[in-house]
This record gives sequence, structure tokens and C-alpha cells, in this order.
Amino acid sequence: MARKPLIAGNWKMNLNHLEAIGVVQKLYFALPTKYYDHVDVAVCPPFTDLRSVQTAIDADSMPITYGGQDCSPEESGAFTGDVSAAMLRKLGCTYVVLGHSERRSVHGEDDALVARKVAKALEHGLTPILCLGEGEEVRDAGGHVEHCTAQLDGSLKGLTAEQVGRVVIAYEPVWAIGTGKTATTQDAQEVCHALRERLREVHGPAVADAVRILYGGSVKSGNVKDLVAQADVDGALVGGASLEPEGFAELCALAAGGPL
Ligand SMILES: O=C[C@H](O)COP(=O)(O)O
Repeated sequence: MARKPLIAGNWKMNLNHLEAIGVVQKLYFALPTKYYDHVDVAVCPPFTDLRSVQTAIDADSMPITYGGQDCSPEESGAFTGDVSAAMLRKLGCTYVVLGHSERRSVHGEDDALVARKVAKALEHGLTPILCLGEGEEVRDAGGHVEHCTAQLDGSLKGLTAEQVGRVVIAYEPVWAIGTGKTATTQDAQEVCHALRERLREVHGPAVADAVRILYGGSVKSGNVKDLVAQADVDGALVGGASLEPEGFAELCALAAGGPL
């Protein structure tokens, strides 16, 4: 089954709201419209940039979507510092990154909490980009497939097949994030394939065939084409390389079968 690739830029805690407008506009002008038939392009800026990004995108009717980098598992109320799924949706977000390894390690988020966030995001019409991946020690011990499928099960716990069908998965080996050490295309394919087979086993073939599974971890123009050529890799979650708009446009074009 053909799945349209998704390239999502996770800006992490970079770029203020004024810089964000410049980056989105440069990305739009650098990537010819024809490529959007072959790739979905999204940016996930910090919360404080979302309104500005929305305005820039709407002003030029850009075919770029955007999302948050986290949301609360709660509906609303006394949760100082948190941002709700409803607030993101109201700002026009399509996506929300959930369970990123930086939130799992820095903020102690576990699978159970991530599963609650995924459910809340879906309830409000957001598409969660559910991140999971093994650390270096697990990889060295050869436990990466078991680790990732267990994280998948735990982070989707309690969801129906219909709900799981609306999730994007991002396989991000922790040892490849921001390190310049990209997984080989075979490494990426091995885990993305195992995740898809696990979805097939638990949620059925229609879900397994429809869900997009991205790879993330030091993705750049030089490796994106080989990564998305893998049968079970349906795009990329891009950190550092998404901050520079012309380079990110080139990366998106290559994922769409380009060159730019
Ligand atoms: O969410 C994105 C990932 O953490 C990858 O970041 P990176 O491309 O800077 O390695």
C-alpha cells in the first residue's frame, strides 16, 4: 500500500516567534509547490511560535502543516505550564509530537503517560506523532526490536484500532538523535518493519498498512532519500536539519523523489 511520506521538522527549543516566521516563509519559497503532491511537510515549533507560524502559513495559503511538541493528558484546569490538546487544535495544529525521548528522559514521561496524551490528542482531532526508540545500551545488547515493540504497545495502550489508525509513529533511536550517528537504512527498516508487524498483530492489517512510520535521528539531505526508499519507512522526523529552511526544503524535495 502506498503511503505518502511525511517530513516533519521538530524545532525543539529553538527559534523565537519572529525567527519562526522567517524560517517558514523561506521554506515555502524554497520548495516548489509540485513537491507537495509527493510529500507532506510539517513543522513543529515551540508553543510560543505557533500563532505566528499559523499567521504566516494562512497569509500565503502555504501547503505546510504544523504541530506542537507536546500536550497535556488533561482536558483543562489547574496544570500550570501545560498546554492542552484543545488549545493546539484551536491554533490550527494538525500534529503533536508525543513521547519524544527528550521528554521521556528530561521530564520522566513513561509509556502510560504518553498513552494518555495520545488519547487526548486524538480526542481533539490532532494527529499524534508518537516517538519511541532504544538507547545505545539496549542496541548494543541486541534488544532494540523488543524494546521498541514494547514501547509501542505501552504508548498505544487502551486505544481502539480506529484510533491507532490515526497515529503517526516515529522510530528515533536515542543514540542517533543530534549525534550525527544516523542508523543505517537497514537498522531503520528493521525496526520500522517490526513496528508495522506488531501493529498488524495487535490492531489488524488495515491499520498496519495505513499507519505512517517515520525514522528520526540525524536525518539530513544526504541520507533522507535512502531512508524513505525503505519499504516501511514513510518519512522522517527531523531535528537540527529542519532549522535551516533552504536545507530543509532540499531534504523535503529529495523525500518527494526530487532533486530540488
Ligand atoms: O525529533 C527529532 C529528533 O530528535 C532528531 O533530531 P536530529 O535530527 O537533530 O538528530
